[in-house]
Amino acid sequence: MGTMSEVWTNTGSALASLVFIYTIFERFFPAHRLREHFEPLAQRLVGLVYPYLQITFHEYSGQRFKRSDVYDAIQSYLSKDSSSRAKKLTANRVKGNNSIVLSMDDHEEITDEFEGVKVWWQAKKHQSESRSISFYPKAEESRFYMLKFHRCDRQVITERYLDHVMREGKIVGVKNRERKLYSNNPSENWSGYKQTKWSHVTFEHPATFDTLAMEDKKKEEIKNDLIKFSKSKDYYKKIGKAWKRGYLLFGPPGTGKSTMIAAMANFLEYDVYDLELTTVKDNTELRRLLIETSVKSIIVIEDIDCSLDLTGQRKQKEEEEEEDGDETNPIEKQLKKEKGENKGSKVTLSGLLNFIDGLWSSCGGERIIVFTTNFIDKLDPALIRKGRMDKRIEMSYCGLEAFKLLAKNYLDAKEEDDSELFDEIKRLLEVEEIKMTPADVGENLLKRSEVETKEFCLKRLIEALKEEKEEAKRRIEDEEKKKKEEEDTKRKKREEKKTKSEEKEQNGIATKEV
Ligand SMILES: Nc1ncnc2c1ncn2[C@@H]1O[C@H](COP(=O)(O)OP(=O)(O)OP(=O)(O)O)[C@@H](O)[C@H]1O
Ligand SMILES: [Mg+2]
Repeated sequence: MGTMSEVWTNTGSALASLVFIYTIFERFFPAHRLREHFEPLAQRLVGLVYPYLQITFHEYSGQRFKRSDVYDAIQSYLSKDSSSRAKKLTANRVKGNNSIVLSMDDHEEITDEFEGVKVWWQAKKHQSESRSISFYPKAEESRFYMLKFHRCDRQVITERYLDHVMREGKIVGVKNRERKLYSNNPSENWSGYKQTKWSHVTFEHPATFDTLAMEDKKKEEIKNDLIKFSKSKDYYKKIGKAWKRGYLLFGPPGTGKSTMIAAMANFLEYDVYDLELTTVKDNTELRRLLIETSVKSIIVIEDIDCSLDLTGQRKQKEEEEEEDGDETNPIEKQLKKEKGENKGSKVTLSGLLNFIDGLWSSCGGERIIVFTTNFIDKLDPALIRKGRMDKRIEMSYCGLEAFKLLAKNYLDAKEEDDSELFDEIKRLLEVEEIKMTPADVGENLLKRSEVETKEFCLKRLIEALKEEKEEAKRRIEDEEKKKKEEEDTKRKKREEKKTKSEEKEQNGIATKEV
């Protein structure tokens, strides 16, 4: 027993002495100081014998803890084949995309080969000891990738391999990502650390070029134009133009302008920025919004003729002069004036043109800008001249080809099965030239219940087309009647004016004679 307690006492005092010595040592040679002195030296020594170089890519960079694009690209690049090489994987499901994206887990290592050079990638995690409170989620846990390669391959890696990783990574990233539909917020919401110039929801519009009813030839032309654009990075660089393309979609309501934009976005796998111009206060705000848009995106300005007075000063003045001369109702005039003043937005035509043409559209990569309008004649020619709007697309009433596609998509109906009904519709559309929008045609073809058969829906469309014909006839008659009435009132006014001035003249002569 005595020996046991002796052992305990001796161990205790030995431990106490050790702690004492360590405390004294720490006091005179603090650990971090030691590290500070010895680490560079140690690294130099290691460098002499260790033949590899390492590059670190952090997940967050910059002062604002912005997620690094480079890190994202590397993650995407490595996700491409890490599933077959890494032993530990993490699975992420990209929303809106059914597939699961696998990437290597923390502390995993995989190898890659490029031009015969072997490299090692490691996913690492650094746990900071700081206990500081942070606004950013898990700021004290930082992840990074470490790239290791042989010293003699430095040139290949820095000059070509990293470029290759970025390029490939971005392509994979675009494929995996969840596409978004952005809309701009009023500038009151722009402050704070979480700047929210744009709010977004997942873009899940089902429209594609296959579901879009229009002539095949026109559709193919647009698709080819889009493909050509998306592959012309080098061409645009060569000719010194910003890599962007402007489309102007015009046509009556319900002809598929918005649907076409969705089809374009789905075709190119781009994000969509729906820019509501009426909430943009001035040109500076417009510029700031554009800067925040990402590459591979479609910027949409719908109903451009209604969004703002973009018709320019020239036309406005002309209209004002016309109004003054016209002696319109003063209340109406006042209302119009107030409406103009209350618009609240000072985005001008020239601001918008700069936005399309200028520097701002060239910061970054490919962008498509789409304008839509119901009235092309209302737009200022400067806005729609060639070069600004690279392509004008007219969305028009439903033709035979468009009808056939809708019938196939909505009802699985084919010409050979229902030739009689198809012939009748063909006659109504092509001979009688009845104008109906694809939206209305679709509405009539849509099966609203199980009892509604294919024939029922086709017949309903025929009835609707006939009604439309009658309606159009009535509209024309009404318009002619209205026009005639207006002309009559104008003529009457002119005659009244004339008789009044004649009376005045006669009165004048009479007074003179007196
Ligand atoms: N060409 C088309 N092909 C297929 N569906 C169409 C077409 N045009 C219209 N539609 C259908 O009609 C609906 C309305 O169309 P859309 O909103 O694209 O018209 P729009 O031209 O943008 O009208 P607006 O000028 O009022 O904005 C869509 O939901 C779509 O289902
Ligand atoms: Mg629309």
